Amino acid sequence: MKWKRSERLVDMTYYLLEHPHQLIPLTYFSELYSSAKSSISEDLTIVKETFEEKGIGLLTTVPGAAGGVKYIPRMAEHEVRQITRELIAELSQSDRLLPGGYLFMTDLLGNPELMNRVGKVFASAFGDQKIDVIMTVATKGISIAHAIARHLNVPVVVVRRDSKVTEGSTVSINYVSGSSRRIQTMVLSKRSMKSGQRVLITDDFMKVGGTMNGMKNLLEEFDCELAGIAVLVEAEHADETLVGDYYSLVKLQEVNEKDRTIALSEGNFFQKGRN
Ligand SMILES: O=P(O)(O)OC[C@H]1C[C@H](OP(=O)(O)OP(=O)(O)O)[C@H](O)[C@@H]1O
Repeated sequence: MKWKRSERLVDMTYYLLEHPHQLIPLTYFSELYSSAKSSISEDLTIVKETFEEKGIGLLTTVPGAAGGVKYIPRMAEHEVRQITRELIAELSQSDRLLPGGYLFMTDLLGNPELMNRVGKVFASAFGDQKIDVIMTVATKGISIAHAIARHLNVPVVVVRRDSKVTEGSTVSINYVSGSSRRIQTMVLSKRSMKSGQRVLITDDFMKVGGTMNGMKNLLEEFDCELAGIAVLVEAEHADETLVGDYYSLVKLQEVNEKDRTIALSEGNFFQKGRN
């Protein structure tokens, strides 16, 4: 089949978007389209310029025989602010109020289109760092973790709060979740991570940060390195957060159960200046 340039551009763009953070040799495209490498290079220059102009992402090129091209997802600041506005509008609805100052978020966490965009926001914030694994704790953090992992092309590990035979031999630690103010256990299969891996931890909600801190402690048991922390919603609270550096998209400032009002604002994402 002879491919016209317009057909090559559409097909290679689709392939690049489907394979983020993956080095693709130019020979892959030249063989697929039966085209000279020089034509493929011209095609990729057009894609690169359009991606960068439209804020879709970066196309980096690695020279040499083992080289190739890699699509790095990026999100423009105005897009991140739009997602934050949508999240605030949704989370402000008074029927989301739950006893104890919690918000019902499960519908948002189950919205694939929204989670895909949230995943791309955090993936673009960490796209220039070495990330080997995305870690979260069951249950509500799982959809965010998979969304980030898809855009960074890395695996997800899910920490459990109970031990299961199906996990094989495990490592466990105890921690205090500020949200529940009770000692809980985190359990992770020994097969989940290798020593020295760099891990991005994520979750849907962070109050005092006890859960995040528990996952940080778990990394130490695996001799892994914390690359960063990304939470969808952080809750304003009197105590000092148990974790230092983190990114949040939305901040829950105040919940008034009597008046059934919820005050939210942008999280610290923009002050961190990484998008
Ligand atoms: O910062 P902290 O004070 O520790 O609280 C944040 C925890 C609590 C809550 O999880 P749960 O609703 O307890 O559990 P699940 O995600 O399984 O619903 C939330 O999803 C975070 O994981």
